Amino acid sequence: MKIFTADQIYEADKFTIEKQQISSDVLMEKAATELFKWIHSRLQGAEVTIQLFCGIGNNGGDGIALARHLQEHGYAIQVHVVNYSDKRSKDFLLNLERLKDRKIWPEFINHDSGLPELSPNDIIVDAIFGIGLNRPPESWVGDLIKHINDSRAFVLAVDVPSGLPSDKAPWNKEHVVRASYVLSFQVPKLIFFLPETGIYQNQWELLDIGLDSEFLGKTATAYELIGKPEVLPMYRPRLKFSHKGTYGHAVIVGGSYGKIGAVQLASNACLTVGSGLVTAFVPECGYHSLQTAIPEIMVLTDEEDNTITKIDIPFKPSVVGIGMGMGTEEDTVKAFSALLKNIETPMVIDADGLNILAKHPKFMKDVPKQSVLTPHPKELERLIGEWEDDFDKLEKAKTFATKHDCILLIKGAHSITIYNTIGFVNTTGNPGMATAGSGDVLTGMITGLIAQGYSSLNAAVFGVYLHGLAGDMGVSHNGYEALKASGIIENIGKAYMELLRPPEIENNKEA
Ligand SMILES: NC(=O)C1=CN([C@@H]2O[C@H](COP(=O)(O)OP(=O)(O)OC[C@H]3O[C@@H](n4cnc5c(N)ncnc54)[C@H](O)[C@@H]3O)[C@@H](O)[C@H]2O)[C@H](O)CC1
Ligand SMILES: [K+]
Repeated sequence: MKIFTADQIYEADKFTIEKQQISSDVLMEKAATELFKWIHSRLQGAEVTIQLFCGIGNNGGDGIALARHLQEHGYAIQVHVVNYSDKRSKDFLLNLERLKDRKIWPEFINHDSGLPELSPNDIIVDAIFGIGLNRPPESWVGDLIKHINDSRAFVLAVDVPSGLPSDKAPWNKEHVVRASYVLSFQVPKLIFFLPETGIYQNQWELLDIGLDSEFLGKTATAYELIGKPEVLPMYRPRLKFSHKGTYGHAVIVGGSYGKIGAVQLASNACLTVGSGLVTAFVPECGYHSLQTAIPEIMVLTDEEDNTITKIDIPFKPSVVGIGMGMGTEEDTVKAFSALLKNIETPMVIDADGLNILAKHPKFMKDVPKQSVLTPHPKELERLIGEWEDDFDKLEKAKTFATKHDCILLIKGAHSITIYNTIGFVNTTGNPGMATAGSGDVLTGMITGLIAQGYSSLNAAVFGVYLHGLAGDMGVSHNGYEALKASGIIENIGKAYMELLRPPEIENNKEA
């Protein structure tokens, strides 16, 4: 599903209005009707006070129009107009008149008004600012937002939490509505998925307001949300007349004394995701534990006991996954650099592989094209430098990925795979996966997918989705805390089955 910018949404509005020959207030009315239907289906006329805070732009207009629907259906409402500007939008004014026609008189809040009384039992509708916010809210509006946040009431935000600009971090973290739920129009917004801005909402849902599907379909976007419909076509089915050679020979390089487990996890994940053959390359000290733990893999060892000093692979691997638990000893750096010079197949580079690249930027020119780099935030910072905010981070990541023709997978709650100028935002996974070795499993999975013939980009996008899904299945029985990296591997098979489960079965289950 595409993620549109605010400008693109305004264009979609304009296009829809022209094509359908409608006036703009028809879209606002559709938005308000959908908001009302959502609320009404849950509240069923409950006797709760709904406090609507409405700005003076179109987000506020949505709130005012919603108030009318709520009142018509007997809900107890209080409407507050947050009067932060005299530039009221046309459709806001139209809906304000409609409200007054029904003898509903909003309370106008100005810079010198007191703060309204709110109860934790109220439901608050936040329609102060939408995607049009383009400068910091004045301090009295910020104080009102803080007051809403302090109320402990359920806060339903219209389109976006008020106070969040759509292309930068908020100016003041306290002056952003913390929404219990966001009902957003038609398309997901990038702010829902970034660490700095995603914290302002617990849940979000899209409401269809009838924006033109032709426009949405043909418009290219810089970000895409990756769910089942996006990854399913990437799946490469196993062939009847295939053999283990069909699915490649992956090599996993890493480990040092006390960190052989990282290679074990990566190799096991690589095999479990479907690589035909897997060879692990580790310091001598890892030989016995690996051979014992995973009989299905082959093991090559370095001459040295405790660290990697020379990476000799006596065959042409389909792909190399490297870096987990490897350390950054001088000899290891030399061995890594020599491997980069000799290898042509794409690599999946993680952990200490990334740390070495960050310390020796000149090595980047030897990294095979179409390699996948899988940094967590600290490793990313070492690679691309500091950033101002999450949006700046993404731009810097795109510049880096384009310059080096690599795929940069930024790990996090919503991992984002960057390739050229596009970012693919993952939707699976959970906080239980913030656990030791989870990244080693992901590296192994992506390596195993490339071995089977997935393109590097598809392997990264598909791999991160499947990794998250396996983690979701892992926590479904035991909860977040008890999930271990090996538990993610144990659920890779179930994740494949969940992904491939035909929709008919889903329907039957619901029936
Ligand atoms: N296609 C859709 O998704 C539709 C969305 N709708 C709703 O419209 C808003 C966007 O409306 P807009 O009027 O453009 O912006 P806001 O209501 O967010 O804006 C504020 C308004 O005030 C000005 N402004 C910006 N920042 C400040 C500030 N800090 N202080 C004072 N004033 C400020 C700005 O210039 C705007 O004019 C969208 O989110 C949806 O809720 C439509 O109802 C239907 C179609
Ligand atoms: K809002």
